[in-house]
Amino acid sequence: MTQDELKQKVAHAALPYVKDVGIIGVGTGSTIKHFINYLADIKGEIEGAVSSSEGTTEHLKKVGIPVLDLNAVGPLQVYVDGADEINPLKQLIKGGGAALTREKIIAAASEKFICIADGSKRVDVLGAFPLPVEVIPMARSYVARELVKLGGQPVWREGCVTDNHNHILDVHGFSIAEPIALERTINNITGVVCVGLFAARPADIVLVSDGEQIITF
Ligand SMILES: O=C(CO)[C@H](O)[C@H](O)COP(=O)(O)O
Repeated sequence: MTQDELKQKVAHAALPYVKDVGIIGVGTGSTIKHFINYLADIKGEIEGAVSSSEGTTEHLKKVGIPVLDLNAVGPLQVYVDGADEINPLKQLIKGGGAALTREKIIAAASEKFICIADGSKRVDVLGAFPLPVEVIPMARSYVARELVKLGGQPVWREGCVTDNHNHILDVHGFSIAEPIALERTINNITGVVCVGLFAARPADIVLVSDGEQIITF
């Protein structure tokens, strides 16, 4: 199976988790694109979705699923999203698609965060995937220097402007032994909007497609 076929397979496996939940939080990325295509088949059963990015909003609308404002709905029962890396504690690196801030907001506002990914995303220790950090544009160089002091090698994702009109630094060289502590430390740097480390609020259920099987943990 190709990586894309594995993404499609795991996207399909997430469908039972969104049955009868009314309003769903929907993430961003190529795995989620498959998930939205499957949602389209059951759209009569879905009241609406809260979207984590402009790209996802466009896709949801295109398939006929109403997009709702998070401020107008209560806590969400279920949020489904992908990840760039997943450790055994269900802590994640996210933000490869630059949607980390809205993704983190929806994850925080959801009772259950279902993470779906192909098997290549599983790791023992987070950090081989460069850690995305969304920053206020004028703070980019300052934040980069602070990240160097923490042992990282930040690289500006040039040309990328987030949906919130900010910039992204991708931080190489971290082997993240203590994800919650690092998340807190980076959050405390002035000018950081969000770090793509989902550790204090990890996923609740992870579905991974590994060959023919779906592994759930
Ligand atoms: O965090 C994300 C976007 O900001 C995505 O969930 C992550 O990059 C995984 O993407 P894909 O499903 O394309 O592998």
